[in-house]
Amino acid sequence: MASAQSAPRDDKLNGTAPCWPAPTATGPIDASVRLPGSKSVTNRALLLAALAEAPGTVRLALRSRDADLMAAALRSLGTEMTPSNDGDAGVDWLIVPHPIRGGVSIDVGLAGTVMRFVPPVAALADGPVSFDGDPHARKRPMGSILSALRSLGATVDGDALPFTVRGPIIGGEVVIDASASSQMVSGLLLAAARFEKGVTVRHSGPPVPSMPHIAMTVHMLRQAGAEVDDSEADVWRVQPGPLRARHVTVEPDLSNAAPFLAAALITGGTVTVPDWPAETTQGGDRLRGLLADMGADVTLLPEGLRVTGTGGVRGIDVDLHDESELTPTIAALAALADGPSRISGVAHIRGHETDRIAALATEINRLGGDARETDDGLEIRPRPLSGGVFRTYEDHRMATAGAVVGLAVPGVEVENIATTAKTLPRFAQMWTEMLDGTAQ
Ligand SMILES: O=C(O)C1=C[C@@H](OP(=O)(O)O)[C@@H](O)[C@H](O)C1
Ligand SMILES: C=C(OP(=O)(O)O)C(=O)O
Repeated sequence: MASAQSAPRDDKLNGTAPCWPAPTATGPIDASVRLPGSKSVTNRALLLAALAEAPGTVRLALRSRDADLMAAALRSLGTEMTPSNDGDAGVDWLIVPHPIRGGVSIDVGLAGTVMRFVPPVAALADGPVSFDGDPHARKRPMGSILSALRSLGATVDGDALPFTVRGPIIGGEVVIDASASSQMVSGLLLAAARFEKGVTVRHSGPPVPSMPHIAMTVHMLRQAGAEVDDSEADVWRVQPGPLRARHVTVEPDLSNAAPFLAAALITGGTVTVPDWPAETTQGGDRLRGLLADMGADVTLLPEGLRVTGTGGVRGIDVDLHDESELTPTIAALAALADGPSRISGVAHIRGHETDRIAALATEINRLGGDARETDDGLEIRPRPLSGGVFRTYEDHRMATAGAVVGLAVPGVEVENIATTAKTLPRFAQMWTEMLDGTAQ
C-alpha cells in the first residue's frame, strides 16, 4: 500500500517516487484527447449492477485504481464480474449479481467512492465485512455515514477506517451532517432500495458540497428503476424495491478533461474532447463556463468539446462548492493568470485525497508563486514562477495540476506522477501524446 501524508509539511520528499519532468509547451497545442470513462459513473454503475435482480453490463467502464478497487470489493461480496474488451478506452463488464456475502475484508485504497458506497452494501451481507485502506484513507471523514448505518440497524465498530460492518440493515429515516462529503448521502441512497424499509436521508448542517454528484446518484437510481423522491431540499427518499438489470455505457470523465482543456488555454492552442455529453450530471461540465471566464473560446460541437486559448489566462473569482474536484486545475491556471483569483466554497476539500487547500498553496508558493489559504479556498495573485519539485501527496489531481503549471514553467518536476493511476493511469502518456512536437 502506498504511504500518504495527511498535510503538506516541509519534510523531505518521500524518496520512493521518482519525479516526472513536466513538459513545457513550445507552441500552441492542437490535439484531440479522448478521455476514459467517468470514475463516478463507473463506480455507481458497477455497484447498482451488483444489487440488481438479474445480470447486466457496464460498457466503457473506467479502468483505474479506484474503479479496480470497486470491482474487487463487489467481487469479494459475491458478485460475478467478467471483463471483456479490456483496453485503453476502458473495459466492458458483465455483472452477475448474487446474494451479498460476508466474512470478507475490503481494501478501499484512497477511494472516497469505495469507502462511502460499499459499507451500506456490506450491511446486506450474511456476515461481517471489514474495511481498511491507505494510511491517509484513515483520516478521511467517515463518521456521518457510519453512524447513519448504525441508526438504520447495522452494527459498525468505529467512526473511521478501519471498521467492520455487520448487518442486517433495516433502513428507515436518518438525519446526517453531509457537509464533509456528498458521498455520505450518495452511499446511503445507492444501496437503499435493497433495505427492508428503504431510506429517508435528511441533511442537517452546513451546505452539502458537490451536489451534482447527488443528482448523478438520483438519476442513475431512477434509471435502474428505483423510486426516488428528492423534491424537498436536503431530503432524499428511496423506496424499497428491486433494481433493474441494465446495459449502461459510461460517459467520458469530464473532471479528468480539466488539465487537457487547460492546456489549450495556456498554450493558445486547441484541444477537443470527443463524446462530450450534451446533457450530463457530471459536475465537470462546468469547465465550459469556467474556461470561458478564464479567457478561452469554448464550443460544444458534434465532434466534442473544443477549447481554444485566445492568448493569456484571466484570473477568476469563483465558488467551486459544487464542483470542488476542479479546484486543483483551476488553481494551477490561476497561478499562471495575468490577474488575481479567488476560489471559495471548498472548505471540505481539506478532507479529500490530501488537504488540497494547503497542498495547492504550498506547492504554488514553492515555485515562487503567491497563493494564500483561506478558510474555504485560496487567493492566488500573479507572480512569475520558476522550476522546482511539485509535490503531490498521493493525490492524482495534485499531479495533474503540477503538469498544468509545468506547461508554462520550465523545470517543474512532478513528484510521483504514477499517483494519477487513481483515476487516469495513462495520464503521463496521454499528456505527451497531446503535446506531440510542441513541448520540450
Ligand atoms: O460521488 C462521487 O463520485 C464524488 C463526489 C465528490 O465528493 P465530495 O462530495 O467529497 O467532494 C467528488 O469530489 C468526488 O471526486 C467524487
Ligand atoms: C475527491 C476525489 O476523489 P474521491 O472519490 O476519492 O473522494 C477526486 O477524485 O477529486
